[in-house]
Amino acid sequence: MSFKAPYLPRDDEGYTVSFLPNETEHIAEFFDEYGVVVIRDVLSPADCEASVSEMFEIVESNSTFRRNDASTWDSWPANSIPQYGNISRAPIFTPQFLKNRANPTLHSVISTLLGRDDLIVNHDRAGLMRPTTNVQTSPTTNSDFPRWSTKPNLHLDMNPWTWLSDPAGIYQQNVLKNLSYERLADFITENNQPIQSTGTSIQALFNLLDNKKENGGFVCVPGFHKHFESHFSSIPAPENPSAGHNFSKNDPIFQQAQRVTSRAGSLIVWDQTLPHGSFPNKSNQFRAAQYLRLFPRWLLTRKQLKYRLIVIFTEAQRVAKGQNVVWSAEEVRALGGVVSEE
Ligand SMILES: O=C(O)CCC(=O)C(=O)O
Repeated sequence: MSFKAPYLPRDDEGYTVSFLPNETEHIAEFFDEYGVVVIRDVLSPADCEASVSEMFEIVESNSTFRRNDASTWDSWPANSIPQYGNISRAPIFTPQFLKNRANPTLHSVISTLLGRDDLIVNHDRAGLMRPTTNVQTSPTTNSDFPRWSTKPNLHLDMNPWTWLSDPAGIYQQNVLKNLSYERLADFITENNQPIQSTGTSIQALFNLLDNKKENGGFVCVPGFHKHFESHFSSIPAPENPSAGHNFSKNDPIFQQAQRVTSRAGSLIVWDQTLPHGSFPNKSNQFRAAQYLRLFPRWLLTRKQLKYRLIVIFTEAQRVAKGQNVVWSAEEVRALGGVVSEE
């Protein structure tokens, strides 16, 4: 294998090098070289605090876990994906999570990076990794909890052979056409259908707590977006196509995964052709992240967008339990609202 991932540079505090939202040229250059870039100060400290609190509320209302009592942290929601730290299988529609998805800086950074303003945001899950070492479970006891550790993983949220063999995305468009949004799982299916001819497809996450290497979290193989085609065109496609691709731990590509570390409030953006995933938490701090993707709104029909938006606001109303959340026209548009010219 000829590919050697470039090493992601770090700043003085040991975080992956990052940029402010208005450093658009640096963001574009870094993203082009590495296929991943960190933009700091996108969410405010108050946004991060409210987001993490909403995540704890989800865990607490679906288990006997209590955020301030580590002796309860064995308990975890049944309908979740604990091996990857996901707190639910369904997408999350809490008020702050929706506000984050409509964040104007998120939309302007991605629109500038991709050179287009026809993007809407997805509605996805979140990851909360429990501390695993030196956890204080009583005033006199500190213990390690390797059983709370998540599984190291590296994957693609797409079928790489479908991407290569069908640039026009006939297969993916058929999948997208069938999304009725009557099932919340349709919001998850939506994520794995990037289409090559629409240009670079991006995924992203909001990092909600300061995240150093030992805290676990996002990893990727920098630079692989330039190697994707030669790699997958030399491997025969499996007989049964699936909407994702997992790299095994023994795969030399897996060995090249690097942690991307960042401060709370940072946005990590990556090219969807970049193998990515997460490494486990080896510290006594939590790791918290909200997953995102932005994609061209016209990949969905006007009818789909209308129904999708009804589902988003119905879920938001149900989750907010009567709390009145007011949305500006721009926020509604960012979340996937139908706009008058369509
Ligand atoms: O940072 C993480 O937890 C992994 C994110 C991920 O794999 C994804 O969003 O597809």
